[in-house]
Amino acid sequence: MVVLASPPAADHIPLLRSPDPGDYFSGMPVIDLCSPGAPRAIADACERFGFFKLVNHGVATDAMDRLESEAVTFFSQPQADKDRSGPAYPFGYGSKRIGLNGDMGWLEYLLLAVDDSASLSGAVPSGSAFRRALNEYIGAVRKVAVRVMEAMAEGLGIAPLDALSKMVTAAGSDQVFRVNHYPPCAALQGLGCSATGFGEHTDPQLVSVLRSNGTSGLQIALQDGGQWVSVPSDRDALFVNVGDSLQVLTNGRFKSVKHRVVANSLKSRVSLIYFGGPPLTQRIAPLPQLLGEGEQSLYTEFTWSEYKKAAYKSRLGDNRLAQFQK
Ligand SMILES: C=C1C[C@]23C[C@@]1(O)CC[C@H]2[C@@]12CC[C@H](O)[C@@](C)(C(=O)O1)[C@H]2[C@@H]3C(=O)O
Ligand SMILES: O=C(O)CCC(=O)C(=O)O
Ligand SMILES: [Fe+2]
Repeated sequence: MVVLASPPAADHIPLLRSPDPGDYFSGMPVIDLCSPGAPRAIADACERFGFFKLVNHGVATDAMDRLESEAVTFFSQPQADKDRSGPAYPFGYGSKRIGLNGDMGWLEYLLLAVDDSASLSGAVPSGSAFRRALNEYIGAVRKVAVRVMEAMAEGLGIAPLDALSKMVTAAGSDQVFRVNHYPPCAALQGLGCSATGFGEHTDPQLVSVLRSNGTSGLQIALQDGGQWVSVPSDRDALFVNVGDSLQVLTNGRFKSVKHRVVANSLKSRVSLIYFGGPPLTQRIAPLPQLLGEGEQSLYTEFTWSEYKKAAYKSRLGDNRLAQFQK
């Protein structure tokens, strides 16, 4: 990462080299969720990259567009009105500060809790068009997450089919939804550097399912060598990434992918992300069906509650799994 002297508009926000066209990820797995080969292709992508693009996913374009448009309306309000939906922790509106330990990014966001029936609590008024759009989209994207996790189990050759997905459908599962808005960072235009939108990190949960408005900025680190590549944006597709807990459940077979967002100098980016986490009491350890003869767990055992607590004490870029590695 290049950290340069910050211009006034991006005070305290680390700068990154601006992506160039050669950074585009040419090997991106694109998976049709309805194709017969999807389970194997999904498992393969999770083993190689911890990341893939999902098409033919079944979430209605209307539902995605409605939520995007409501989010844009929300973020267009005067700052004082948005602040009334804050603070971000535990849930609500936040700006620039990410987490509680000093991380900063060129973004504003809503962090929301999803309940068992895929509807929201807090921050966005119930009965509002925004809340309706959120509930509709979250209901649909959660179903996609469940189908993807069933396909993962099938692709890994393990039974039952819901061995993974039941952790996000169980009563008390810890699901989070996030709406991120990265305004254009015009002050940096032409300087060859960009503001960090969302600094490099892995997601602590099992899976994350992301949809963006078609503005680029998301980058992933390739597993071999850690080179950063830009994910070509596609507003009709969903992007799925493996989180730390799924890496542990598969004893390292699936890779929790490091990713980040580079703010665009010209266009704003809006992203909608569903994070599928298990109930707080869920034990996170390799599934016995996946351990070969004599194969030991690579990790000391923990519960999701323990992992989450440790994660929220860490900085964004920390390797959170390191303390649980044997
Ligand atoms: C710096 C932090 C922000 C984060 C909590 C943490 O302490 C470390 C993990 C971060 C992350 C990344 C994925 C999701 O965006 C998120 C909501 C999560 O569950 O873990 C964020 C946390 C956050 O923004 O509060
Ligand atoms: O906003 C994005 O595109 C990705 C953000 C992200 O990785 C996160 O919120 O965990
Ligand atoms: Fe993330």
